[in-house]
Amino acid sequence: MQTFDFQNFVSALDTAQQAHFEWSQRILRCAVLHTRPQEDMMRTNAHHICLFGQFLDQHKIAFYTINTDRAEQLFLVHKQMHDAIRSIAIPISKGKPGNKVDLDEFETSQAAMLDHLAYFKTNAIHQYTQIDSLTGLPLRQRLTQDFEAKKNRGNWAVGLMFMDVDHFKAINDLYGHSMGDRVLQHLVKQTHSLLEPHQSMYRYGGEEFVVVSNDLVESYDALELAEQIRASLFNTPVEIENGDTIPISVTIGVAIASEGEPLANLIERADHAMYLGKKQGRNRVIHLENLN
Ligand SMILES: Nc1nc2c(ncn2[C@@H]2O[C@H](COP(=O)(O)OP(=O)(O)OP(=O)(O)O)[C@@H](O)[C@H]2O)c(=O)[nH]1
Repeated sequence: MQTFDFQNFVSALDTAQQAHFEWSQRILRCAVLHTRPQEDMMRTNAHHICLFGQFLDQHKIAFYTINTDRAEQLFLVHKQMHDAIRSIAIPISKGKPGNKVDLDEFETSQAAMLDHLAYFKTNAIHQYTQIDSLTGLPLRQRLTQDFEAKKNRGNWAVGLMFMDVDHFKAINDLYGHSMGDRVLQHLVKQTHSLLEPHQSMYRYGGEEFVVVSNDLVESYDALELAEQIRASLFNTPVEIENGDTIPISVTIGVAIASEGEPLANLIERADHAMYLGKKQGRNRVIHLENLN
């Protein structure tokens, strides 16, 4: 499950970027007013002690997760920018003009840094708009992207489970919407605990979820997993404050992709199987090919 908080990352990035501009303004003031740069600007580790550098250090993993090459370049150009500031500051501190090479270096590294930051920000925004804030699950668009990326790999056997909570409206009506939310969070946590790395879960719509099992050895494996999910949810009702429990049941339709089958078609088949499961009484797993 995606747990990294990209939304927080973007807001921290904005604050850090502002701090970076303030640092640049300090050197500009020194140059214009012929004042001595402060001690911190002259330190060789200025790129670690400035607020922006601290932000980079604290969010190293996030930067590397998004793009390793770009992360390395960002860290490098940030250091180069501070080195250039120091070189500019040395003659200024002696009452002499700075030199053009250092100024060019400062401008080039700053422009590269802003370019990298724009990339990271766009990417992080893109990530969090594809994540469901209630459950932390990727949303439907991500399912499409992941499916397309894997489809082109060839030799890919995939099973898709379309899961819908039974009588969820009644849970909301009986216990309130926020308890309904808790039920969904519980369902996701419980289901997720059963998944292996080659299996992913998505929030498809309100109380509809999709589980994709990649690299199936046999189609039976997808059915078995769906049955495990159903049983596990049925056996772990949500506990509420007064000691009562809210029972959860789900109906799951399973479809195994045929070679080159478009995602929309696969979903339609799994959804149809789920719909038949609802008609047959809910709390069950249906695989279309088993019906005839
Ligand atoms: N609490 C909560 N409710 C939601 C959320 N998303 C959708 N719902 C509710 O889920 C309910 C789905 O109801 P229905 O589509 O009628 O289905 P159902 O009651 O589960 O009945 P069956 O699917 O036929 O078993 C609606 O009342 C929605 O308001 C959510 O994020 N949180």
